Amino acid sequence: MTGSTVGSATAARGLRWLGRWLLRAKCWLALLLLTAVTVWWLSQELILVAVVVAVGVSPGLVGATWVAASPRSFERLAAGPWRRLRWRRVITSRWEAVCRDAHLAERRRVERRSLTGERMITESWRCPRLARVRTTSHAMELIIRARSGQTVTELEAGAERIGSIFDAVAVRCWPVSGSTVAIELIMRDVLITPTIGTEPDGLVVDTVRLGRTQAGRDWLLPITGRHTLCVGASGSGKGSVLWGICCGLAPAVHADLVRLWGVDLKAGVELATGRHLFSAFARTADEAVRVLATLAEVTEQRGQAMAGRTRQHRPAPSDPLHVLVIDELAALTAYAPAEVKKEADRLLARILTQGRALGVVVVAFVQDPRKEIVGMRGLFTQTVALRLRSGEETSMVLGDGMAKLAPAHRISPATPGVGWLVEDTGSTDRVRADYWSDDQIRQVATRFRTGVQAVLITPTEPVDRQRERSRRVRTPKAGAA
Ligand SMILES: Nc1ncnc2c1ncn2[C@@H]1O[C@H](COP(=O)(O)OP(=O)(O)OP(=O)(O)O)[C@@H](O)[C@H]1O
Repeated sequence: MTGSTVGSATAARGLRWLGRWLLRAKCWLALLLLTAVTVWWLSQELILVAVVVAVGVSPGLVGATWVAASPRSFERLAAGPWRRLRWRRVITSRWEAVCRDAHLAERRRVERRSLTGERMITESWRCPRLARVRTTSHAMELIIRARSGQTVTELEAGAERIGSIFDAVAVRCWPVSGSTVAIELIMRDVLITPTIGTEPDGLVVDTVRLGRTQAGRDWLLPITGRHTLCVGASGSGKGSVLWGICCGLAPAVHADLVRLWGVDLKAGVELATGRHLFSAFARTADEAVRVLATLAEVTEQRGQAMAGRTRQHRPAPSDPLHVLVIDELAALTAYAPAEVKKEADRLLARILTQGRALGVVVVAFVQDPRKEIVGMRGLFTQTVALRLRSGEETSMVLGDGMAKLAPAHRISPATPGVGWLVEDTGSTDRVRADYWSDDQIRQVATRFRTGVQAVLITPTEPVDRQRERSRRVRTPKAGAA
């Protein structure tokens, strides 16, 4: 960008803000006009009127200059705190009206007798208690305690109505106790702006930071003890999730606390960029079966070693967490030759059923979640739904009834990396993964390259022999005919 382009963009930003400020500050401007007219009428001094006008418009001019020069500091120090104060004031001052509109309040009619013996009926509203309001730069969290006789389910039912009253972008709700819920109103969509992945600066094994949640918090994905399935249509940004995991684990890979095993049957195009992070890497179906067979063997041996000693593997150098990363799972489980598919299904099912506690986990990516494509979908213990093609697909990936609560099929194609997940509490959250460029992936892979290359075993019955066998089985049939 040239200097003049940057200059005009900065000026335009300041002017846009000034325009919005003038529109919002109508009362202030009317007061200013009245004061200026009064000063002119009393003093007939133009200079005094000019001073009054200058003082009156100075907040706008200062704000516009600040926004133009440093939008981030303006947001952090002025706009953000002001907005949060306004949200807090509005919700606390209008709480009773909000409860009534959200059908959470109950009307109570009390009959009394006046001193003269007259019958009087007074009406009052019983509302759930707003126990706490917490605000962040993008969201507002309300802790609400049910009124006597009200259930948590009733409070949850009102969450969406409260969201619509405050024009929230999204609403999340989860129970905090038997009578209290937390409602999170997402007031500004932070996920519209993409963010870039950052080189990991610490050694993590259990969870990796993949990006941001819709409330602007870190999106942390548990890795240990989970098998993860990430589903998304072509171009939905599965690569960001994949590299967020691999690059996030990279320091642990370098320390041999984690070993990555890669399967990429799209000729290795995706995983080859970070090849140095992987202890084993399969580009063909036969290689993939060997990787799976070796990992199944690792699972078997670890199971024997752990039996009677511990029930949960704890990663240690040279006794690492094994993470099998499969890009486009369907290439292995649906589109591979029949005998490869059968063997891969068998081995993968073994790893998925036995591996979790033994420190062998799977992270798989797929475009199509249908059962005939990913038969072992139910064996994955956590799922991430990026942009999907239909409500049925959302239900397949996130669970029945989730198409309404976590509409992954409504994610815009213009926001790759955005997805929905269901948390352990059962509440849903919208997230966006950071984007990883090829150069960044190469840098991380070179800096944290693994020092271990796995020696792959051949499955008990090699795939080639299986093919031969299936050919031999078919031959007499043909001859008989
Ligand atoms: N987190 C992100 N933020 C912004 N843009 C992204 C993000 N992730 C991906 N993109 C953009 O979307 C494009 C497609 O992403 P990606 O290749 O990861 O999709 P995919 O789901 O793996 O698709 P396919 O299944 O066809 O390989 C990328 O080239 C990039 O330009």
